Amino acid sequence: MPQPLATRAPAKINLTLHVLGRRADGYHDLESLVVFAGTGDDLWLVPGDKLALEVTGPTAPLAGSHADNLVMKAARLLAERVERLKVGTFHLTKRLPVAAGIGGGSSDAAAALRLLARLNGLPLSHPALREAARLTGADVPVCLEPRARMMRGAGEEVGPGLNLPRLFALLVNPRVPVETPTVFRALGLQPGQGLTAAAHPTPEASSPDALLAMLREARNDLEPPALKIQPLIGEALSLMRETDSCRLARMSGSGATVFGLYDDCEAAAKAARQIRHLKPDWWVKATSLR
Ligand SMILES: C[C@](O)(CO)[C@H](O)COP(=O)(O)OP(=O)(O)OC[C@H]1O[C@@H](n2ccc(N)nc2=O)[C@H](O)[C@@H]1O
Ligand SMILES: Nc1ncnc2c1ncn2[C@@H]1O[C@H](COP(=O)(O)OP(=O)(O)OP(=O)(O)O)[C@@H](O)[C@H]1O
Repeated sequence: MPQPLATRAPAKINLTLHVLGRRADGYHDLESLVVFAGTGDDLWLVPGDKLALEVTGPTAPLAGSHADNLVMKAARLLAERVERLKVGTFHLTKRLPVAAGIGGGSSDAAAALRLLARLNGLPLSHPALREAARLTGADVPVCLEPRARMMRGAGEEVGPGLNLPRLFALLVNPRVPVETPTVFRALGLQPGQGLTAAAHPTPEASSPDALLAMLREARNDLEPPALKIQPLIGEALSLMRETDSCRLARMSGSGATVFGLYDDCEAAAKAARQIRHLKPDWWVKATSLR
């Protein structure tokens, strides 16, 4: 039996997300500070002759059919670009909420590409890998090497890794799916229409307080349209802002997951208890971000 290869697919959090306009191809130009959580899905690859996928875990039933799974899409796109690519059976343990603004499917797809790169001795900078990532979805390139970075364009421009201070966070999802295209559409921009918004502040790495001050100058432009589509996001934000010593609460990506930032892991864990008590059915996770 060949040795399985394993990797974590961490949740992606957009600490900021500025929409600069809508391109002629319909996609939106973004500027986003992206970080990754200590929580996520797990992916294994057992080398074998055929490409296959098994999905287990608490949110597996919500992740759609195997044929449409982004793990398979990414693997197929890579196999089309690399001759005699060694493949196998992926085993995905799905824990993250689905259609939640934390890039679950994108991070799984990027994890699949990392495992295939390892199995085939390909560097992560290999053009076929980069292209497979980009064609799988807008969030996949930034998830390929999961660490804090600025993401630009429609997601295809990924900046250098940033050494940000570790943040202590609470992630809350009211367990309602929110579809990304619906939220972008609700911005109401026409193809080719630009926005004249304030420039994105430069990510600040000198201390947690400096980073928080920078984050407060920025925003998530998808939050207002998402709140109209799914009012539970507003309720999640309000509950989070009422938890003891919450420093900042904001939505990630296109929602519905919201994150709160705290001074230490005890404060984040206490806030998790407060929200779980009020909303026992919601997904509530204290974690760190970097
Ligand atoms: C909102 C974010 O999660 C922020 O990181 C991403 O921009 C979305 O990334 P994603 O879910 O991987 O997006 P995709 O699956 O590639 O695209 C889904 C749909 O979202 C819209 N979309 C996505 C990315 C982007 N920059 N502009 C868009 O308008 C398009 O309608 C697209 O058809
Ligand atoms: N491995 C996967 N995990 C979750 N969803 C998947 C996966 N593969 C395909 N999907 C499909 O992708 C859609 C988006 O799910 P996902 O959890 O990636 O959204 P998201 O968290 O909003 O992502 P993003 O933040 O990148 O917009 C779902 O409708 C789901 O059926």
